[in-house]
Order: sequence, then structure tokens, then C-alpha cells
Amino acid sequence: MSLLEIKGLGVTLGEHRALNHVDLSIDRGEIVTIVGPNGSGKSTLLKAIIGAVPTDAGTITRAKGLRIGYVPQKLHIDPALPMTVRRFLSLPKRRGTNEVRAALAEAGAPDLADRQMADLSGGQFQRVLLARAVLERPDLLLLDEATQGLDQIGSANFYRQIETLSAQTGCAVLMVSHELHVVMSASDRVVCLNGHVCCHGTPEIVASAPEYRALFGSGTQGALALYRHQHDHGHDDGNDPARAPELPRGHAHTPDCNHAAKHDDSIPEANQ
Ligand SMILES: Nc1ncnc2c1ncn2[C@@H]1O[C@H](COP(=O)(O)OP(=O)(O)OP(=O)(O)O)[C@@H](O)[C@H]1O
Repeated sequence: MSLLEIKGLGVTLGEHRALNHVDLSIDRGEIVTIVGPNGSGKSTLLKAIIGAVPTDAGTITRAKGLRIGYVPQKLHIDPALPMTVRRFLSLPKRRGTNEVRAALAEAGAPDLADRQMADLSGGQFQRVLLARAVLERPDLLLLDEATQGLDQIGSANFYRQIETLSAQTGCAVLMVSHELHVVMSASDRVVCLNGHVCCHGTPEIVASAPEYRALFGSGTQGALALYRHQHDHGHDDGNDPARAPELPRGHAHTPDCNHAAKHDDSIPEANQ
């Protein structure tokens, strides 16, 4: 069975219908990226998965004993508060020195344990947040725009680390990003969200889907060709409707997809 199976999910925040009829499943070891415009419900979906926002329709089925590691979009730490990385990683649960060092190494930041949190660069800070998630020994890692504020090389390095981590530990990854070409290149599967799932499939399929192009334009594909990663492991495609068996049709989209589903190369790629 999948690690996570979401069916017909609905979430309302205040008066706003943030998610409607969302279906998604994640299998062990796969890397799935959620893309979508601002306000399209990406963070809300991750929060629903960890139980941080209430759902009002559908189901979220987690594999028995599923451990989730969550890297939030933002985490504010008072810069006046003296705190080493080691101490930060030992809150709220006490962690041994070796455990902390191992998690930092897995997050690609082996030498940060004794640094002050306030002194870290943006990229180092994100790696510490990743180490914190790794400490949970997650089966599923959720990343919400984890490279916000990093330059393109920093982002690409961060996502390479995610790929390595996933390959080494077997954890699945579900991540949200606006850096379309970088993050899509590191993904096995991409889900384009706009309150509902507009289209889904391999990065190449999604980048050429009319629904995706209507939202983002068409320039991503060339970059994809440059960045696309190679991997030699397989994934069980199962029977989920949001998965590969539909791909021969070129792309898949939900019946309630009601935005402009047409090729429109004139839309600026504001999110790249
Ligand atoms: N507490 C709230 N009450 C009402 N509406 C909310 C609340 N929180 C979020 N929203 C709205 O829900 C929608 C989805 O928000 P969400 O943060 O999930 O979007 P997002 O796709 O992650 O956006 P971004 O790319 O800008 O981070 C947005 O329109 C947002 O304004």
C-alpha cells in the first residue's frame, strides 16, 4: 500500500475554500513535487497531511506507523536568543551528540553542531531544519518551499541533498516549490495544484500539459532537459489514478479542472 493516500480532500480556511477534491498518493522512496501559483493551497495540503489544519471532506490514509518529517516554509528564531545548532536540534526531545551529528551529516551540514543558530546563512539554516526533520527517521519528508531565499546554486545543491537522502534512507519526499525547473528536475512526479489537482505526471509530461502552461507558460521544458536527474531505482506504479498508467494519454487532468486549459505561451513565468 502507499505511504499516504489522499482522496477527495477538502479544506476550508475561514470563508475560503483552499482545497477541493484533491486526490494524491505517495509511495515509498519516491520524490513528488507540488507546484502551483501563490495561494493555490500547497502549504495547506502539507499542513492537512500533518494534521495542522482541519479537513472537511475526503480522507487521508497514512500507512501504519508512518513517520513524517516536516520542514516548514518559515521558522522564526529570536536572533537575540543564544542557541547552538546542537541545542536547537535537542528541542523539544533530547538528542545525543552522535545522533545530532549523524542527522547534520545526512542533511549535508556535518560541521554546524557548535555554531550559533543566529549566525547561520540561509542555506545552512535550511539544512539544520532538514536535519531536525531527519532526526525523526521519517518515512515521508515534507518540505514547504525549503529553499526560499537561497540562490539558484544553493537551491540546486539543497535538492541534490534531498535526492541523496531519499536514496540513502529510502524515505519518500513530498515538496512544495516555486523554483519550477530546479525542483521538477529532482522529482519523479509533479503535481500541479490550483485548489484542485490540475495535472500530474512526470516533470516532462506536466511541463507540457496545457493546464500547467496556462498557469506557468512554457519555458520550463528547456531547463528541465538541462537539469533532469537520472536515477536507477524503480517505483511501483500501483493503481492510483494520479500515477503513471495515465501518462500515455499525454497528461491527466481532473474533470473539474475549470481554469483556462489551453496553450498560452504569452503568460509570464512569474514564479521562476
Ligand atoms: N487562516 C486562513 N483564513 C482564510 N484564508 C486562508 C487562511 N490561511 C490561508 N488562507 C488562504 O488559503 C489559500 C491557500 O493558502 P496556502 O498558504 O495553502 O497557499 P500556497 O499555495 O502555499 O501559497 P504560496 O505559494 O503563496 O505560499 C490562500 O488563498 C490563502 O490566502
